[in-house]
Amino acid sequence: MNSGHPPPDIEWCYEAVQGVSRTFALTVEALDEPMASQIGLGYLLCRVADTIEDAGHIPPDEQVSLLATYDAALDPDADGTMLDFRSAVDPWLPEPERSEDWRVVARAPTVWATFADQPADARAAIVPPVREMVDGMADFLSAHAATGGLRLADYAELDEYCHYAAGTVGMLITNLLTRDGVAQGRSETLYETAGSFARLLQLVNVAKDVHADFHEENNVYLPATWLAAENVEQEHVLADRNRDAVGRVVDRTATRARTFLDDAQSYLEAMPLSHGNTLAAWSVPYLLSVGTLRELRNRPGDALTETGVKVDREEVFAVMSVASDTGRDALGDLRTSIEREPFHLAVE
Ligand SMILES: CC(C)=CCC/C(C)=C/CC/C(C)=C/COP(=O)(O)OP(=O)(O)O
Repeated sequence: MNSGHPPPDIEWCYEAVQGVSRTFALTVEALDEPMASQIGLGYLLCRVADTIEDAGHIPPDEQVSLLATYDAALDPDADGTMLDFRSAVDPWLPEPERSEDWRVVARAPTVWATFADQPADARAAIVPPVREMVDGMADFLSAHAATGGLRLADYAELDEYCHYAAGTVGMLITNLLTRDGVAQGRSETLYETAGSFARLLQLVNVAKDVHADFHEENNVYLPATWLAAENVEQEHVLADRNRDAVGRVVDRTATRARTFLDDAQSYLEAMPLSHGNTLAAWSVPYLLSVGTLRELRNRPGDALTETGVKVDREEVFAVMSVASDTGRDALGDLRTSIEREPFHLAVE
């Protein structure tokens, strides 16, 4: 009998990761099995929640209800299924042109069936952080329902947002890496620094994507208090007259992100290379964040334009290449070099 549950499809899931996240596309390519599949599937489960959270066309109370239905499908002790979620989200799937993100939402039952094929210890490492992300996003949406988009009040709220949006992903990765026991000291270092690694990446995204966040998702993550200190209201974050003032808030966000670099490096230095994990997979996003922070220092105002701030493709390739055959002891020197100038120019 056909229950309506689709079969697993790991090939499709791999392609889906390539389509939805530049960061995880590179990371999954740089990992070996089984970590590559497990990180890819864990990320897709997070991405479904993220897409619901960012959906400007769905009213906030409906977004919260969809996240609750999704959570019930993830919860091993609840009756909900991924097909229930698929039915609930069906009326909200953009037609006829679905973006990559919405294709993943539409095929959440395929992602879930593929995930169910993973060993129990991997599933147990992944599900709790994904559910924490889903619950946290629902709380944020409820708290901001009146404005229709996120308007973060102060740095404490931005920090909490970073925890739900990225810190949970850091926990997922750390749970996978430590699942069958690593020395206690090493495990402590990883759990103590994972949140900083996640904050580094998320704050760099907040600093560089102000334009896209506002235009595409109606979200302002730059804290209202930081903007108010520059006499800017969140609704006018992209007004031409505020360009220099908001540029200083972008700069302040980037400065805060830099405070997490040392911890992120400690994470990389302590990370076990078991289960198909590789140093390159995580040193690439780390080193690219250093490059993006350099660009933000040089031109913070560009974060407010459609172009945004990012490192050149040539630098991405140069960083990927060096990361693929570099040991942990070289990370500090690479960081110093990339802080100074684009890496492809340094190695020419
Ligand atoms: C311990 C450890 C390694 C912590 C880091 C956790 C981690 C990788 C969190 C994800 C953060 C993030 C901002 C991803 C990129 O955005 P995106 O996926 O939305 O897509 P983009 O790359 O296309 O912008």
